[in-house]
Amino acid sequence: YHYCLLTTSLVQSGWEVRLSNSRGVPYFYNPETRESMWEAPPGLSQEEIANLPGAKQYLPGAHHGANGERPAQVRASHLLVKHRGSRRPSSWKEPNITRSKEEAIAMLKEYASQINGSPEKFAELASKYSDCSSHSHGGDLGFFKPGQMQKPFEDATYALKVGEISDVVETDSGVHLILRTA
Ligand SMILES: Cn1nc(-c2ccccc2)cc1C(=O)N[C@H](Cc1nc2ccccc2[nH]1)C(=O)O
Repeated sequence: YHYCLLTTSLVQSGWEVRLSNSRGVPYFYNPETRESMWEAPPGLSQEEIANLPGAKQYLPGAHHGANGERPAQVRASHLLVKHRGSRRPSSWKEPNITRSKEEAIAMLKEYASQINGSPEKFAELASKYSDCSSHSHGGDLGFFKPGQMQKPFEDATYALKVGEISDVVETDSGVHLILRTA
């Protein structure tokens, strides 16, 4: 009976948890009503919130280890496309980068569809197209700890399972695809 109540309220609520690309933090979105909010919608119990689609992947505590903290270190590769608003609009590939952020995002989405979830393809395209000097290592950044990378990049990496590739993630450096490798 209770299970039935829980499922009906979830069905009625229609809420889901997503990751804000620009801020690298979770938010609540209801595709039926098109409402979105940074905090959990009122009226949902903690248990209902924890069972929303996307909650396990994106809500804090979801990716914290048993002791409630983030794993000491993670490893990731990335494909960075810089734009004219990037902190350093220059790279090995292009000394003076003038493309718009929108154009950079469109390029990244095209790469994402070519990569289509393949780690091998990710490394190949990162080597060719990433505006980060890590391109020479297939985009591999090595291991890093909390506090070492720009926050949206760190949060997006920790929200990924090992082997998963992110959506478009924005930092001051530009726009990224991230593959978590450890
Ligand atoms: C953080 N990092 N590691 C490398 C690296 C790692 C392994 C081998 C060679 C270079 C390059 C960088 C770096 O900051 N590169 C910047 C671009 C950039 N900005 C980033 C922000 C977050 C994560 C990675 C990022 N890479 C640049 O080349 O302009």
